[in-house]
Amino acid sequence: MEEYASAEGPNMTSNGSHEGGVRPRDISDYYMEAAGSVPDTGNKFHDVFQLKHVSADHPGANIVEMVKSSGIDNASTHSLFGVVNRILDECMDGKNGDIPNHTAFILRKVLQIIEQRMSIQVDNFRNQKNFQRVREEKFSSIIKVLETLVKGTSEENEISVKTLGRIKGEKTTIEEKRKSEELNILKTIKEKDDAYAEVSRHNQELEMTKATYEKHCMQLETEARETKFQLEKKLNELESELDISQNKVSELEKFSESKYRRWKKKEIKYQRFVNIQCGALKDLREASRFMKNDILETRRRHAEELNYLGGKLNGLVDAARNYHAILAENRRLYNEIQDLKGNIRVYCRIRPFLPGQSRKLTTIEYIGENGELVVMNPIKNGKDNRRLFKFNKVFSPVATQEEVFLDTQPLIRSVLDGYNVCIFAYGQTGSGKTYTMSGPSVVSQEDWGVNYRALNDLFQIAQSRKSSIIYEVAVQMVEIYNEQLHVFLTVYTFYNNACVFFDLHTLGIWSTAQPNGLAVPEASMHSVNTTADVLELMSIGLTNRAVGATALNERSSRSHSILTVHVRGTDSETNAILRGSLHLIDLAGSERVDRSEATGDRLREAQHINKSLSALGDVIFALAQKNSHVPYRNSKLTQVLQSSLGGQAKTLMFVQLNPDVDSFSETISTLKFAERVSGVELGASRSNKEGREVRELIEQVASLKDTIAKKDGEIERLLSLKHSKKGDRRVTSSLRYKSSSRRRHSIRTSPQAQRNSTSKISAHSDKTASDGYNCSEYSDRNSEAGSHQSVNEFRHQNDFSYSPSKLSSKDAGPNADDDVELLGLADGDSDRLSDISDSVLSMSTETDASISSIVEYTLFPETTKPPEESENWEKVIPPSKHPKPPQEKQMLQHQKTRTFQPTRSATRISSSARKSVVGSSSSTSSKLLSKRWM
Ligand SMILES: Nc1ncnc2c1ncn2[C@@H]1O[C@H](COP(=O)(O)OP(=O)(O)OP(=O)(O)O)[C@@H](O)[C@H]1O
Repeated sequence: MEEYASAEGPNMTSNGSHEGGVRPRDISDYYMEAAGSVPDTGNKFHDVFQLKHVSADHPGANIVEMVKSSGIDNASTHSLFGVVNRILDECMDGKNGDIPNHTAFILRKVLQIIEQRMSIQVDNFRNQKNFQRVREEKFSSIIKVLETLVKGTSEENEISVKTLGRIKGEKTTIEEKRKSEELNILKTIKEKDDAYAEVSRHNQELEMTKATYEKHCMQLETEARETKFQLEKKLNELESELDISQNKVSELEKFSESKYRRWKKKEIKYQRFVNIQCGALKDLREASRFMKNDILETRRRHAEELNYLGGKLNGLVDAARNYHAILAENRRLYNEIQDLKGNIRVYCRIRPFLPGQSRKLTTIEYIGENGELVVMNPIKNGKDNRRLFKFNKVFSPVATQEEVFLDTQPLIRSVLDGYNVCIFAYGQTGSGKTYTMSGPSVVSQEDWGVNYRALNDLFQIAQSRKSSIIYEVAVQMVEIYNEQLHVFLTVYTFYNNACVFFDLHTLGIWSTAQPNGLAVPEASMHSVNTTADVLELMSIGLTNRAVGATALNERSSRSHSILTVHVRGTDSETNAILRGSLHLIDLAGSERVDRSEATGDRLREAQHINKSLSALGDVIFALAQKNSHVPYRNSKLTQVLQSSLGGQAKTLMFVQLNPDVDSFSETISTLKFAERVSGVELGASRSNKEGREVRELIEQVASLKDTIAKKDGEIERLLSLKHSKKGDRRVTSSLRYKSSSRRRHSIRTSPQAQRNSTSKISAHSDKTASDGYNCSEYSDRNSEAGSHQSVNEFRHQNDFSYSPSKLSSKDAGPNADDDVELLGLADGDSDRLSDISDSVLSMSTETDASISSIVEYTLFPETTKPPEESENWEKVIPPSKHPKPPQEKQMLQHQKTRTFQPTRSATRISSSARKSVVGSSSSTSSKLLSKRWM
């Protein structure tokens, strides 16, 4: 408290009262009293700042007054700091942070006062220090006196010592005090320095704030000036706009006034007009009533007329409907006529250019909707440059597999109706034959060619008809490679997948005039029930097909592939049998060897291919010319196709064209060939339908065959027994000779026999006879004779060994006489048999069980009871040919021969013939199947 008082200045006493009396109480004193605290010197500077909230209530006006009245000089340091704080707070709270001039003045004043007081305080401290030093000196002199006194008396000494001790204690206390005062002084000095630093910082801030404030003031003044200027300008503008608007308002008022007047006039005018219109409307209403009546009258008349016309139109519609029916009937009749006429259908398909082909100059100029096709050579000029052809249908390069098949589909239906159908693809190499027949791949159904689609369709139709007809389907696949017939498949491939075995032995062609189109009975037959079965079989077959790369086609087919589908349907109501067959033939392509650059094997293949195709051309030419001789025998291909080209089949040929200009000459010759084919007339197609009676007859014949076979076996056994007993070498060797001779003829004709046959058959027999089989020889002879259809059918239904064609001395092959002799029949018997067979087949509807007995009696009159004479007897055997009672001699001869030779020979013939029919390497099931289909 003492120090605080001293810090207040020289005029302040130690208890805080003023030196000259009572210190006038300033406003800060009142605040301090209100706060109930007396500032301590130890933390006075800090506390001053703590008290700012007290000073904050000090009104600013009082401070100014205080400064003006020099009351500030008398204010305490504490309150001065409060003033400074408040001013600074105000400055900080101020919106722009500026310090007004008068505030700065006050601050400076306050700071000056604080500075003065600080210096006074420092002086005070110095004085106090001096005073302390004087005191110390005074005490030390006293101590000296006291020491002297101590030396005088001991009592006094004691007292003096005590006094001295006390004085020493006081001295120590005083020194300590002094030290603490010194420390305080140092502290105060430091605080003073801090205060100075604070003051100078405040001064700097003050200066900066002042400068900012002045700058801001100037800026504000400038802005105010500008704003004032703009406001004045705006005011002027608004005033001028106001003038203009007032003018406009007056103008508008004038205008609306005039308009109002005009509208008034118009209203009067319209009123007059409306009155006139109302009058006119009345007139119109009157007129419309009259017109309405007129219209109603007209409408009534129109309705009457319409009724009348409707009646007429109905008549016309009926007529049109009839017309369509007639048209459909016409179409049907046309087809029937076509069928009857037997023309081969020819569809032409043009292959698109292949992706890798660089030059795309086409020879196809025009494709008509009705089968017209114009081809031309774009790089040649001349009158032969352009040619028109007409076929049943022409498919453009963009035609899909499905579109192509759609036009083929009706033929597939015919197969199930019991017709024989043949579809084959012809064209130069690489023109798309395999693409059309098989398709590029079997994976996608879209790519399927005619083969797969046909079989698929076949199964679907068969399925849809299963309630009335039960169908069985079987397939054969063969190829003609280098003029040799190979089988693609054996039963092993189909029934036992693990044992894949391709029977590629060469085959013989049987009669080409079989009712079921069975041209190659040796080829194994495979029963199929679903399209999947067919796909499996055909993929095996196709992998085995001879294919090679040529300059014209990377995968050129080097063989003619023949897929035959046999269909056998049994009518569940009548038990009638339908037999249809479908030949699907992908011919090898004709090629100019100079273009295909074929050498070695390829060249040989090409030569064979071209030769067989030219043989096909010859056959077509002969058929087109209606020649009596048709050279079917010139190639295996024509032999196989014989029943399709010259028989009663429905035939469709796909002519494949390569549009490339380089193939122009091949295209023209292909088209010429196709044109000739389309002109060929086949015999009327005929359904292979067997009535119940015919089938019964066949069954009886079959049972007869079995009986004969049994007898053969028995005779064979007896003969061997006899030979072993008698050792008759002569008879045996003779028999052996006959047997081997027969075998040679039935299996493979010896060159000598061929020569014989050639000379015997006819002058027009083929010079290029192949390695021929007896059976094909016979078939050719039959076909060329052109009149032995029924005989062949009989032979087909009977055992091969008893074929009447062989027994006929006139038409039989080179060993027919042998056969007759071996059978032990008289010359006349063979004629009779031939006649019987003709008659039997000519009365298919009227035959009955007696036919078999007639046949049996004719063959074995001694062992068989003569048939009862009946109506059928007359039908079967014309009166002129009734079996005459055998003469005694003849009878004896018959008996003799029948006992030994005929049966022996029959055995030989039968076994050899059977060998030629079934083939040695075919499996038993395939044999049975083939028999069933025959
Ligand atoms: N209509 C078509 N659309 C697309 N490509 C086709 C068409 N016809 C044929 N091709 C393609 O042309 C090429 C030859 O076709 P393909 O092998 O069927 O001819 P080819 O007449 O059978 O020949 P070759 O007689 O030499 O066997 C094949 O690559 C085939 O994919």
